Amino acid sequence: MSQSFSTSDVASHNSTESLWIIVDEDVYDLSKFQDEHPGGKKILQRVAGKDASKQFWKYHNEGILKKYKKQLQVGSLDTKAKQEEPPQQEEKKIVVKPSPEPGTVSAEPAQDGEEEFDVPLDTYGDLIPYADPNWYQSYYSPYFKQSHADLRDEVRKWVDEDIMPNVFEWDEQRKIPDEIYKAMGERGYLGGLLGGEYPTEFVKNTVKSVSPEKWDLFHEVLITDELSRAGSGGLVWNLIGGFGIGCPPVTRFGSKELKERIIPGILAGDKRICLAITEPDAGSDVANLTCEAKLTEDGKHYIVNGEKKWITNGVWADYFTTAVRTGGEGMNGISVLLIEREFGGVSTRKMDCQGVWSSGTTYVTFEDVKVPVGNLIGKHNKGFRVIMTNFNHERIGIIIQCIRFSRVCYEEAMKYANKRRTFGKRLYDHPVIRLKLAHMARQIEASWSWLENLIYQCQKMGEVEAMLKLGGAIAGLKAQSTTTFEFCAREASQIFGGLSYSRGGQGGKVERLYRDVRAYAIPGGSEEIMLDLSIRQAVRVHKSLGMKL
Ligand code: HEM
Repeated sequence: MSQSFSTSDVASHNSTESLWIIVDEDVYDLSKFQDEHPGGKKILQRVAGKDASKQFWKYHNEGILKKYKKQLQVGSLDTKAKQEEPPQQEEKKIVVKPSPEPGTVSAEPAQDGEEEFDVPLDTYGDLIPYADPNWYQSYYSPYFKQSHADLRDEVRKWVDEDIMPNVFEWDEQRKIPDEIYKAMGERGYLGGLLGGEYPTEFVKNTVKSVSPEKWDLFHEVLITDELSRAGSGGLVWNLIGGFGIGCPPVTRFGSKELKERIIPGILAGDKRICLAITEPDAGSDVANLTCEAKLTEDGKHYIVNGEKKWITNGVWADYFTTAVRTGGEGMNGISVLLIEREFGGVSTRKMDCQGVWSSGTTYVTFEDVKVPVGNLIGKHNKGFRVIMTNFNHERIGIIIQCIRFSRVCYEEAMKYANKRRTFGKRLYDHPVIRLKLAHMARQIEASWSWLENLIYQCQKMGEVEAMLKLGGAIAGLKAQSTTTFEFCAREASQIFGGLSYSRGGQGGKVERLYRDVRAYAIPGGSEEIMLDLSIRQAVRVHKSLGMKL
C-alpha cells in the first residue's frame, strides 16, 4: 500500500459520507463498508477520522484484517512508512549454543558436522506456549529437521493467505472451491499423504520445499497438522479426507495397470477418490457389511448392489474404494473394489450432518454396477486385510487433526483470555481460567508426544510390522486425541462464553470445532472400540513377544 497520510489527513474523513479510521497505523476507508458492517454503522461513525485500534481489537481477531485489507485499506500513516524503511546494515544473527556448566546436567554443545537435529531450529509462529508443537519454539527434536521447517513455512503461508480468511464462508456454503483441491495436487501435497515414500512415478509436480528422497512420515504429519490450523474439520476432510483413506488401498494393493491408469489423475488433483466401507447397518463392525458383489458367469465382472452411508467426499468422487461382500458371512467373505462413477448405477446424495459441513458427507447407492475384475484391490475374499492395513493410516490422520484442533481451541481461548476483561481484570488473571488452559495444554502435549513416538515407530518398522505391532497403541491414541479434542472444545467454549455459541466472529473457530467433535469421536473406530482394542491388541502382540503375566 503506497499512499501515506498524516493523522490530520485521516481526521478530515470523519463524516458518514467519507469515513476513514486507523487500525495499527494503517488507514481504512469504511465509507461504503459501514452499511454492511455486521457490528452496525453507528459504532463505526463514532470513531470516524480516529485511531480505532483499541476498539477494533476488542471485537475482532486477526482474520478480519487479512480478509478485508485488500478491499478497504487506502494507505498507512506517515509514521509507519518511516519505521518500515530498511535498516542500513543487516543485523548480525547471534547464534546461542548451549554449554555445559560444572555441577549441572546439561546438553553438550553441538559440534560442527554433527547431525542437524542436535541443534534446535529457529523459532517460528506466535510462540504462545503449547499452541504449536515445541520444536516450533526452538526446543530440541530428534524428528523434525530443516526440510520439515521449510515445508511448514510453505504450507502455513498458503493456509494463512488463501484458506484461513475464507473458511467460515466455505463452511457455511458447505463446499470448498475446486481450485483449492486442485492446488493440493499442483503443490504435490496429495502425493505426500499416502503413508509411505513419495510416489515420484505418478506425480508431475513434487513438493517445492522438500525433495522426494527426503520425504518421510513427519512431512506427512506436517501437511495435515498445518492444514488443520484453519480450525475446520470440514476443510481438512474435503481436502484429504476421502483421498487419505480412499487412495492408499489402491496404491498398495491395486494392479499395476489400475494404478497407472488412475493414480496420476488423482494425485494431480483432477480426479477425486473416496473410501466406501460404512453402511446404514455396519459401522465399527466392518465384518458384517452387506453390500454385495457377484461375479458374472464369464468371470470378467462383478455386479455390485447395496448402500453406503456417511461417505466423506462421496458427492464429488469419481472413484469409490468400496468394501463388498463376495463370499460367506464374516471377515473372510469381503473384497475391495474400485468402483468408477462412470460405470453407471452409482447415485450419491449429500447428507445433512452436525459437523464437518464442507466435507461432503454422502449416502451412496450402487445399483447393478458392472465392475471389471481388474478393479479388484487385493485378493478376492481377502479384502479385510486391505481394510485393516488402511485403518492405522486413517486413525493417525484423525489423531493429527484432533491434536491440532485442540491446540486451535486452546490458542483461541488463550488469546481471548488475554484481551477480554471481566470484574476489573483480564480473564487470564482469574486462576480458574488458567486452570482450564493448563488442563488443555497437558492433554495436548501428552497426546502429541505419543504421536511423535508412534510416527517414528511407523517410519522405522515398515508397513507390515507396524500393522501388526502398532494397531493397539494407535487405537489408544485415537481415543486419547478425540477425548482431548472434546475437552478442549468444551473448555475453550466456556472461556469464550456467548461468542462461541453464535456462529462466526471471534469465537467462530471454537463454535465450528465444537460441532466437529463427534465426527472424530465416532468414525474410524468409536472411542469405546478403540480403547478396548488398544488393550486387546497390545496384549496379543506382547504375548507373541514373550510377555510374562
Ligand atoms: C477495518 C475495519 C473493520 C472491519 C473490516 C470490520 C468487520 C467486522 C466483521 C466481519 C464483523 C463480524 C464478526 C467477525 O467476523 O468478527 C464485525 C463485527 C463487529 N465489529 Fe467490526 N469491523 C471493522 C471495524 C470496527 C470498529 C472500528 C469497531 C468498533 C469501533 C467495530 C465493532 C464491531 C462490533 C461491536 C462487532 C460485533 C461483534 C460481536 O458480534 O461480538 N468494528 N466487524
